This record gives sequence, C-alpha cells and structure tokens, in this order.
Amino acid sequence: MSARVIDGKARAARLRQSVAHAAGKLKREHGLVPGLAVVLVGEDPASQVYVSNKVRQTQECGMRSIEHLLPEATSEAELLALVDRLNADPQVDGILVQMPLPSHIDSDRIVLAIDPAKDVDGLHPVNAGRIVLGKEGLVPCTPQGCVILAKEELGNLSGLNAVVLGRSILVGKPVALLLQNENCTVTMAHSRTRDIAALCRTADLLVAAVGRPEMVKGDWIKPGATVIDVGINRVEAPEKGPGKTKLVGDVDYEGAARVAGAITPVPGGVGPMTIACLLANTVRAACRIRGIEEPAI
Ligand SMILES: NC(=O)C1=CN([C@@H]2O[C@H](COP(=O)(O)OP(=O)(O)OC[C@H]3O[C@@H](n4cnc5c(N)ncnc54)[C@H](OP(=O)(O)O)[C@@H]3O)[C@@H](O)[C@H]2O)C=CC1
Ligand SMILES: Nc1nc(=O)c2c([nH]1)NC[C@@H]1CN(c3ccc(C(=O)N[C@@H](CCC(=O)O)C(=O)O)cc3)C=[N+]21
Repeated sequence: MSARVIDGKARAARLRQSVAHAAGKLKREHGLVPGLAVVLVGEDPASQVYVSNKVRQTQECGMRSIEHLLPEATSEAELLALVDRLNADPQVDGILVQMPLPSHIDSDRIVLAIDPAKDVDGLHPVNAGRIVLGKEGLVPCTPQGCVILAKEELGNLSGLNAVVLGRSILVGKPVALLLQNENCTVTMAHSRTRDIAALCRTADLLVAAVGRPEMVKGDWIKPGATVIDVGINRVEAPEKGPGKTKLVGDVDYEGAARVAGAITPVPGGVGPMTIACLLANTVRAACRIRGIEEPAI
C-alpha cells in the first residue's frame, strides 16, 4: 500500500486565493487594505527567507506589508517601543515578531505587549486562552494549518483517536486543543512518554511535532492512518554532494508512506500552510478590529 500525499502546497495556494478574494471584497466594499507588520531582529538566514516569503505572499494577496528589519543589537526596550507603535497604528492589522529572538530579549514580554486583536501569530495568552475555552480568537498558524490538512483528507474528524507528538506552546499544545474542539479523542505525547511507538499505533490521526529528524518509523503507524508531519529539520545530504543539506520531517516518510492512508510531505506539507494561515488571520483581524462582517475564507 502507498499513502496518498496530502499536498499542502496546493492547499495553501487555494487558501491564499481565497484570502486574495476576501481582501478584494474588503477593498471594494469598505476601502480597506489589511496590513501585516513583520518584525525581524538579527540576521538569521532561515528567518530572512521566511520573512521575505511572508512579505511577497502578503502583497500577492493584495494586502499591505510593513517590514521592520532591526539589528541584532536592538534592545528589549526598543523592540517594546516598536510593538507599541504598531499596536497604535491604524494601518497595521496584524503583527508578527519572528522567533527566535536574540537571547538578550525576553520573547514572553514581547508577545505579551502585542495587542491580542493584532496577534495574527496567535501566541498571546489571551488567544491561547480562547482556544482552551473553545471561543473565537486568532488561532496560531501552524496548528491551524495542521487541522485544515487533516480535514482536507478526512472531512469530519469527530470521534477519531488523535495522537499529538510534542507539547510545545507554539505547536503541540494548540494542535491538541484544536483537535479536541473538533471532537477527536486526543492523547498528547512528549519526551517522557513510555512506549511511544505503541501509543502511535492507536492513532487514526497522528501529528508529529518533535523536531527530531525522521523519528517516527513506519511500524509506529496504524495501517490506513492519516499522518501530519510538522517537523522541518535541515540535515546533511551527502548523496546530493559534499556539504549539501536537505529538509526532512519528524516522520520517516518512505517507511510511513508504506503503511499510512495519507501523509503530508516535507517540504510541501504543513510549512506552506503556516504562511497562508497567517494571511487569513490578517484578514480576520482587520475585520474584527473594525466590526466588519468577515468574508468566508
Ligand atoms: N511547519 C511549520 O510551519 C513549523 C514547523 N515547526 C517544526 O516543528 C517541529 C517542532 O517544533 P516545536 O514544537 O517548536 O519544537 P520544541 O522543541 O519547542 O518542542 C518539541 C516537543 O517534542 C517533544 N520531544 C522532543 N524529543 C522527543 C522524543 N524523543 N520523543 C517524544 N517527544 C519528544 C518535546 O518534549 P518535552 O516537552 O518533554 O521536552 C517537546 O514537547 C520542529 O521540527 C520545527 O522546526 C515549528 C514551527 C512551524
Ligand atoms: N513568530 C513566528 N511565527 C512563526 O510561524 C514562525 C516563527 N516565528 N519562526 C520560525 C517558524 C518556522 N515557520 C515556518 C514557516 C513556513 C515554512 C515553509 O514554508 N516551509 C516550506 C519550505 C521552506 C524551505 O525550503 O526552507 C515547506 O515546508 O514546504 C516553514 C517554517 C514559521 N515560524
């Protein structure tokens, strides 16, 4: 058996089209162009690539992109002052501060300073709390992307046994809560979990977000299960030539694809969905801030 490939790149392109459509409607009917401010501190090359992708895709969807590229030496006070200015700026509907921040800046303090109504990353405790309560808020992008891809494959998730590997604030915890809100029976696993392979074999839906290259093997997977691989790990690829690298997920793709019913690839799975969901959140934030009815996305 060979698993169906869940094409995150194609699903993300469709989501961006629907964001562009919604943005067009807001412009025509309300003269509103949603704005996304992206803040990058320092010169981490991977972060620079993400930020430039976000800027390009924001503009392609007909929205305004506001970039703030700050030097590594930026102080916490300076960054807090920028966040305050963005909170107060009516042209800015969404604020994303790229993580990780340099070690001299307390990222919790920065996230707390962002107006929850503009927190398109969904990281502020107010938005995290809204997921816990099952109330409407801004949902973090990667977890939102995981649920959309799972639904794309399975339709209704109600009653499924879901296992989430990883319990980070950014990914594992919110994914588990969103899946509970979708009426899955959710088990969260982490580095202290005993017999994680046997636990994974109970999963109709398995989400892997551990940051361990190819940790999840084919024989961990229940035949026919749906596998969502969040991991993005850059590893050496000597087969491509000396010094070359490649991206792999947290799942051993070849092994898993022989057993699973459906699986997301890396790259081309959850990654592209993350940025598309960020754009969707920006449109939602722009509408909610102004009390405008949200176009369906
Ligand atoms: N596609 C995308 O857009 C994004 C992808 N990512 C990727 O997702 C992955 C996870 O990211 P993130 O959640 O931020 O990572 P963290 O390092 O913050 O969290 C990792 C989690 O995995 C658990 N874990 C680590 N090792 C093991 C193990 N051997 N067995 C079981 N559990 C383990 C940890 O457990 P414990 O709590 O016990 O320490 C922790 O809960 C990374 O590969 C990252 O690059 C992240 C963000 C966005
Ligand atoms: N405040 C904040 N919010 C984030 O959402 C955030 C962050 N900081 N810091 C870093 C992580 C990581 N992240 C990714 C986004 C897109 C891809 C993506 O598009 N990946 C492509 C491949 C990209 C490549 O080739 O390098 C794919 O999987 O197909 C990956 C990872 C968002 N993050």
